[in-house]
Amino acid sequence: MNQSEETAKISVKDLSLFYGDKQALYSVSLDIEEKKVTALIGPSGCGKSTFLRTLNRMNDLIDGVKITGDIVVDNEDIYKSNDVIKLRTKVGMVFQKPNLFPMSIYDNVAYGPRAQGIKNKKELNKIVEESLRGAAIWDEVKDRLKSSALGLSGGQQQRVCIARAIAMKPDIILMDEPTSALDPISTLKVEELIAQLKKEYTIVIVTHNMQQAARVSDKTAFFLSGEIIEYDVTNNVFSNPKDQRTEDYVTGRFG
Ligand SMILES: Nc1ncnc2c1ncn2[C@@H]1O[C@H](COP(=O)(O)OP(=O)(O)OP(=O)(O)O)[C@@H](O)[C@H]1O
Repeated sequence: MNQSEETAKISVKDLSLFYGDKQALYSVSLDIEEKKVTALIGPSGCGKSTFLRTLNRMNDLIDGVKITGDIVVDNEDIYKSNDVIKLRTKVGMVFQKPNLFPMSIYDNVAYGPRAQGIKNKKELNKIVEESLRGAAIWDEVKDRLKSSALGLSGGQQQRVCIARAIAMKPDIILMDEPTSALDPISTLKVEELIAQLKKEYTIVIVTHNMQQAARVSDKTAFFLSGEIIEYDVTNNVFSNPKDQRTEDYVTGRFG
């Protein structure tokens, strides 16, 4: 057994996905390592988001989707188990645009734990504080927890979204272009946060920003037309790509 197999948190084998008749992923295989940041890059429409969504079965919500192949998370084939709620608790997700509910900051973060049946006020207070601290936003919001979350800046809202994901105590956090709607300073804050989060969580991030992939990720997968062209240590993908198509993309010659 080599090292990457030993530490694989998610193991994807021969995964294909069809939207009706249209194939979007072609026999994708890759191992995602635990407590590392894995970046998914590639031109628009190459299947990055589709792939990301297969990891917590979000594509199940779309009519006509057919998936073949295996995704094993912690030794369990997620498409053979029917416990999608448990899966989505374990594999949290942060979207491109902050999508907080129109309620207070506190209630947003407490929403998931409450839905899981946690009612005890002290326990909820603890989860909310720990999650907001974990998302590096506690100091900015601790005096206004009961104010509307929608009154925060976009960058603050995105960190509260991350806190909301953390509150569910996931192992894995999927991020779909989490900074594309943010200004440069908020982007930097979220990137710093990602560097902190990987001490505890396995992170998979879709990004269009090459510098961001190079800055935050340990490994990078380059997708093209629904296939993985290259998957390697990030530094190799950017400095010493093996495939000409990867080189063309990371040097900005196409896409
Ligand atoms: N719900 C859907 N129904 C049908 N086709 C879809 C659906 N979602 C995505 N697709 C198609 O699947 C392919 C992959 O799309 P996907 O959104 O995964 O790409 P992407 O690499 O994330 O693109 P972008 O960078 O623009 O977000 C595209 O051809 C897209 O049109």
